[in-house]
Amino acid sequence: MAPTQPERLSLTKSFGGWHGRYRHWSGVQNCDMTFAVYLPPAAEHRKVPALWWLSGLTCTDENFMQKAGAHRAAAEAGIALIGPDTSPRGTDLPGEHEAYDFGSGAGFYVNATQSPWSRHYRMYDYVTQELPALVQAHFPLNGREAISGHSMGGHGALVCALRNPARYSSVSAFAPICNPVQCPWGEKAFSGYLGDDREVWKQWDASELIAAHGSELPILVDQGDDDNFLRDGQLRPEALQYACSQAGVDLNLRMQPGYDHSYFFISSFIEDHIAHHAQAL
Ligand SMILES: N[C@@H](CCC(=O)N[C@@H](CSC=O)C(=O)NCC(=O)O)C(=O)O
Repeated sequence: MAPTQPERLSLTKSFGGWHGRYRHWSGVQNCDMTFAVYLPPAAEHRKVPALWWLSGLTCTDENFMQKAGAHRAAAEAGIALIGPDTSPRGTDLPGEHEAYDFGSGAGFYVNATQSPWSRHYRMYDYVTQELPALVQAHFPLNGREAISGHSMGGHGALVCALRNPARYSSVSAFAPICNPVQCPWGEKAFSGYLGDDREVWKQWDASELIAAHGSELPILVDQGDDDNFLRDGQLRPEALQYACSQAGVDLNLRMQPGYDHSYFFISSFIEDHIAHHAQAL
């Protein structure tokens, strides 16, 4: 079924622009979905480019918009920010709400192939096809897109950009899960959503995609060196660095001393990322 028109849930002025939250029926995910759009002041006079932000585990559309401090830089650069949710909502599959790293809040931006997840958990098609078409039809966007995200959403941003080489003008990530086929979060999510075939998993792994196909797009990654998930082996930036060095991909991996995994870290460097995207958009 086609998606319904977005129903506005709230509209809040911020740095001269407007932050709106919207709900619509998603035909891709078979449930209602909520998303956020920040429109800069320039959008009152002309169509503007968009930066997609994919959030991490446990997030909704709200974490980034409220905690990253991105509105000022987006307003100044004339860039819209689009924040999808991180999973289907309103569904009640067995075990869906029991863990923070699988099921609700943890869609991992893949298209699930395994029952019962495959009926709803199609976040990749949702963020690369259905939602882009919806926002393009209902907001003053000029069709140029960039993509970024955090942790699980950093993985999602890298994978969306790598699987769609001509689509995004730029890509960046904060503390991304760089090699999900080799970390506990990824192994749990991919075995649940995609089944046991690890060759299939590689199609959703940034380091594996770069090893197989390379990339023309430069990649900006910030990673705190006091990040507990880095210590736990969930993020593996060294795998991304190795894949990029072997494939000749331009990776700017910035290890940031003393920073952890939180939105304090993201808000400290978000202006650099918006500048990175602004020069490409
Ligand atoms: N055990 C924690 C883990 C959740 C967490 O840290 N989530 C991060 C993303 S981690 C990778 O995708 C996050 O962005 N949290 C939201 C926030 O506003 O900080 C827990 O259950 O909270």
